[in-house]
Amino acid sequence: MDDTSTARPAAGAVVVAVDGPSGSGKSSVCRRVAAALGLAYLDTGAMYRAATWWCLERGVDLADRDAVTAAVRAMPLEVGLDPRAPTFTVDGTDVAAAIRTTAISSVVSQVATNLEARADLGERQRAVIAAEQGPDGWSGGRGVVVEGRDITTVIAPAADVRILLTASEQARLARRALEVHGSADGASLAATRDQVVRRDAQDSTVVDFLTAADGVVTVDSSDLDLAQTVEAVLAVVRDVTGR
Ligand SMILES: Nc1ncnc2c1ncn2[C@@H]1O[C@H](COP(=O)(O)OP(=O)(O)O)[C@@H](O)[C@H]1O
Ligand SMILES: Nc1ccn([C@H]2C[C@H](O)[C@@H](COP(=O)(O)OP(=O)(O)O)O2)c(=O)n1
Repeated sequence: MDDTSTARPAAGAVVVAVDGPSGSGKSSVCRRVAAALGLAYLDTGAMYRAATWWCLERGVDLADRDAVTAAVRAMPLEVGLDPRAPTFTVDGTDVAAAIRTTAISSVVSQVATNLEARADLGERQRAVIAAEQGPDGWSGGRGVVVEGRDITTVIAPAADVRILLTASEQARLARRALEVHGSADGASLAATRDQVVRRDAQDSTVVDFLTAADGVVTVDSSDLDLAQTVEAVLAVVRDVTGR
């Protein structure tokens, strides 16, 4: 028995799907939830970011939808699923830092609104989930927490746990401003608005991550700190799975 076994689900491989808008806390909360439960962790937004990085690296015009589709299909992406140290490598290059830059954030929606690119990345996401879940009735799978915009609705609608993580626009802007600019003063909030509000509006044209679909539990983190939000999500997992 290894030292994390007591934190793992008793049997079976749980799939936890989490969607929500930018700055609602998906990445920071899901990493902690996955680590607490001994599950793998997949940040699908990082896959869209990596695809965007790859297109730019290859000199692809993001407005050329066919060229973007072809580049995304050919992208040699490797994803590491350890929630304590997730990794994203494209063609041998560690892109973890490069995909978080404002240069990527400001154009990633052009890839995320390309339906063929979505289909390709969606297949890769389903393959990761299937591998982490294991076959029906098999209890050896590790299980996985997957977060993004369409996980509860399109990618894993049959997930054991489906959560919409929300927060008020004001809270999300303040969090992102603090993260990117180190302060939530007026200028920082204004500079962050494009990253959060405009991008969510653009992304919402292809997927709905602002309202909870049937069977999806909403967790509103507006008035919760990070630790409280992690606890609220763990409570939903416990309620739904008994784990
Ligand atoms: N409940 C919370 N309370 C306060 N800050 C939070 C909370 N959840 C996340 N944050 C912070 O807000 C920022 C954005 O969170 P992040 O996890 O990147 O959101 P998302 O993945 O939904 O875009 C991070 O700096 C994170 O530490
Ligand atoms: N399943 C997903 C995940 C992300 N996206 C899009 C939406 C965002 O503009 C980009 C990047 O997502 P990411 O979760 O990293 O964005 P934030 O950092 O939370 O603002 O990808 C998507 O369309 N579908």
